[in-house]
Amino acid sequence: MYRLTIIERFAAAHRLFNYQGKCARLHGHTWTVEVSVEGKKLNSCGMLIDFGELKKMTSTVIKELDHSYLNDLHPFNKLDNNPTAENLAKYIYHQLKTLLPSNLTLAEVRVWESPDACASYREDTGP
Ligand SMILES: Nc1nc2c(c(=O)[nH]1)N=C([C@H](O)[C@H](O)COP(=O)(O)OP(=O)(O)OP(=O)(O)O)CN2
Ligand SMILES: [Zn+2]
Repeated sequence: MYRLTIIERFAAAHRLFNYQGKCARLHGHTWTVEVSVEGKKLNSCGMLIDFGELKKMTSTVIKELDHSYLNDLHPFNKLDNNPTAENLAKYIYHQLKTLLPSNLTLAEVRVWESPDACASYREDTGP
């Protein structure tokens, strides 16, 4: 099994509702999005997928978020779906999954809010 990981970034503003602390106020981050895919079979070039292609697909998803006010965008415009790193990772995961070729499994999406804090999302494949 092979696993590839690429990184893309986007910048946006947000605030957290139902949160006691400074993050309840409007502020921004440059989020780092780490995408990992897995698969068994390499192409004739010895690649699972070209890093560039995977970056392009990720960029297609995150360009909708880039330079936005996340709280205005679906699905973060609901008070019970704050644009946290957790909810962003889940959202990016499900959007990206629809774009991936069938020979690849989306293993995990990890969203770093700062260099020392991240949340990841993957599908539960257990029993
Ligand atoms: N589990 C989560 N916790 C927090 C999230 C999150 O998405 N998931 N988000 C925030 C805020 O967005 C906040 O902006 C982050 O603030 P903080 O952790 O204080 O980080 P800073 O970059 O401001 O760094 P410090 O220098 O440590 O203050 C909060 N929690
Ligand atoms: Zn924040």
